[in-house]
Amino acid sequence: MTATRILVLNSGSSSVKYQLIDMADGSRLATGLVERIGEETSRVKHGDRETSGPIPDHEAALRAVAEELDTDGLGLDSPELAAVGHRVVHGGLRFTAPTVVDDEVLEEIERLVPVAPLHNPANITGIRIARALRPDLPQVAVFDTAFHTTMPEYAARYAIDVETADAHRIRRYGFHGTSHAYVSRETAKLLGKTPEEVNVIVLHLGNGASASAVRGGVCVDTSMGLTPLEGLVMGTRSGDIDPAVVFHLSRVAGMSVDEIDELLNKKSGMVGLCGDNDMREVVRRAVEGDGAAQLAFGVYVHRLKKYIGAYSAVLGRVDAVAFTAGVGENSAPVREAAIGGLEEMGYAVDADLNSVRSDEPRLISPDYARVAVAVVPTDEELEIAQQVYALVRA
Ligand SMILES: Nc1ncnc2c1ncn2[C@@H]1O[C@H](COP(=O)(O)OP(=O)(O)O)[C@@H](O)[C@H]1O
Ligand SMILES: CC(=O)OP(=O)(O)O
Ligand SMILES: [Mg+2]
Repeated sequence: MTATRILVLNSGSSSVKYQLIDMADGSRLATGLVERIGEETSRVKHGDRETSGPIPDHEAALRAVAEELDTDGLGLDSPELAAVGHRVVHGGLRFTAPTVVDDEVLEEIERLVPVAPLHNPANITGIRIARALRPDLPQVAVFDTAFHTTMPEYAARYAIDVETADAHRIRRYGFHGTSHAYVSRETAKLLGKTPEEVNVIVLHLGNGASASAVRGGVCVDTSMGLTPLEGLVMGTRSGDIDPAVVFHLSRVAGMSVDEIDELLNKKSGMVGLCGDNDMREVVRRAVEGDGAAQLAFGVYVHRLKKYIGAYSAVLGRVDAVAFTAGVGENSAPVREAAIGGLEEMGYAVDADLNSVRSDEPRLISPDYARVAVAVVPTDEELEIAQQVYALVRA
């Protein structure tokens, strides 16, 4: 029997998404999600089965995933399993392609924890647990940063002293690369073109959020930087701020570096502005006239618009802008507000098309618009599975 199944673990800062995919026919044998890890009521959703209860950390979450798979006879001991694919958020300068994890690779991923403190530890836990359960199986890391390694040096560099930057590997890496790669290709497909023929702005708007400019299938700029903190306004992260805010908080407010880190990563963004990080809740409150929610929505959309403008300039010619991830795929008000007012630049959204709910890639711009506006569901797990399968089969 040839092993054709890939288990994909996508560990986020507070969730684990997973899929078991049979690459022989593309069938999804299991799909699930553990969310609100570390909160009082975590939720495990495995296909149609749903349970809730406390899941204190990623280790417990991954053990719950293994149990769910076991219950269905699809556990890690299955001989049909070819490999486990792990989303790893930060790959630094070294990892530009999917990589089989050995002790030395794991050490390097660990060394990158300071630049992805919310993510790499969870990814490492996933690798450790899967490896302990099936030591003989290839564990393959697929890096969020990989797709962005094509950025030109002038987009990747910060304008700070070169020696200092180089000594500490300070540069813009970019994240969500698996999603930006997948969605930019799917957008080309939706337009009936090859990736090489089109320039696309991808807006990955989940809990973490980032934009990218993709020219002919190649990433030329992205909004996240050294860490996943830069750029767009996110659920709990500030995105772009004047770096002097940090000095000010230290010198004038007397905060420690760790406190400032926590403030900007976990208590800012939509949560900081209005107390809610779920866009559904923010929009509901804003519609009811809640001032804080209206302001938070305004700040979120204003930042998004600025990046659409910036990447229109970077690309020169834009064929499509694609909305993806939790907010991008589901929030018609965000899409409408972000594109509204950009008609002179060739962007427009058709209200009826925008209000359609669907899991399929689709256009939401009117025929006359010069630039296609699209909603393209991301599929990081499928993209990871394909990259992993290509590697282990080779
Ligand atoms: N129906 C919806 N309408 C608006 N926003 C939604 C909807 N469903 C999910 N979201 C938003 O998507 C976010 C999660 O997106 P997701 O891509 O799953 O994020 P992550 O992978 O970072 O956990 C939620 O926090 C919420 O703000
Ligand atoms: C890199 C990043 O921000 O990932 P996520 O959106 O899963 O938190
Ligand atoms: Mg995500």
